[in-house]
Amino acid sequence: MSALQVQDLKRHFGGVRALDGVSFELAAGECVALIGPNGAGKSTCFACLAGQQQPQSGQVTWAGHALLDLPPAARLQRGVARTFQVAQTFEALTVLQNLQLVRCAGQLSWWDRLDQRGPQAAQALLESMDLQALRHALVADLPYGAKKRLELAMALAGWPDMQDAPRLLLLDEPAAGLAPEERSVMMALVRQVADSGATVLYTEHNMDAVFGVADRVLVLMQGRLVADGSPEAVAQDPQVRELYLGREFDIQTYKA
Ligand SMILES: Nc1ncnc2c1ncn2[C@@H]1O[C@H](COP(=O)(O)OP(=O)(O)OP(=O)(O)O)[C@@H](O)[C@H]1O
Repeated sequence: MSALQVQDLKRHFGGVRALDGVSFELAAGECVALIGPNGAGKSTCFACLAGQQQPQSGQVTWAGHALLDLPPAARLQRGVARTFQVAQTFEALTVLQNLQLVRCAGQLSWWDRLDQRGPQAAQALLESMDLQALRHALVADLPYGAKKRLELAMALAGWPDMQDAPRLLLLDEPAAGLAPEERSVMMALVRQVADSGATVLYTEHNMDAVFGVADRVLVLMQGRLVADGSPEAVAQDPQVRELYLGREFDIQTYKA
């Protein structure tokens, strides 16, 4: 059975149909890219899955549980974590403090000292995201690539500790604003998260971050899913080539 089931999701803003009956499924451990032109509905879809927005209708089931009635924090407890198009971090805190804050969200009282909370778990994440050397740097001073890696680490830090808990990671343009070299570092980290057993859904406009990384590609246009298949099949899809990728698109350019 699929880990994530999205059925007939509809989200309208007045006359704008941001999501116009979107349905798809993800298997556990799959790494899937959701692509499409600006305004296609990708961010709206992520917001409906993670709980920042409520669709007008439809159903979302994750690991056997209906998600749509749960607030974002409860979805996170069920293993649904997300990042945003523009990295959402606490600029006035250090890298380590940002991670500690996520680790103990909802458990801090005013007399607690952040520096004494959850340093071991934060440490492991710092190492896996290559942020160890920057752990005491203020986030405001970080280069953007490090900030994006920190945001990814913060999403992972929010997952429940229970071993074998189902984990869904929603990444809204994880490589946006990064130079090609930083982009491939970031996408290798994303791939690593999926290879460790988490289910990953991400959106991207950089085609190297899509066709060289994803197991499967979903294409959204004007709020409707118009293609769902392997990167090779989607790259050959006449409608997707005509309306988004371009007739000259060659998947070989983007394969590692
Ligand atoms: N809060 C809002 N109020 C009104 N319209 C909105 C709102 N949020 C999104 N929209 C509209 O819904 C449609 C889908 O927007 P969305 O941001 O989901 O697209 P997207 O595929 O993520 O685009 P991009 O690739 O540019 O981030 C667009 O027409 C957008 O203008």
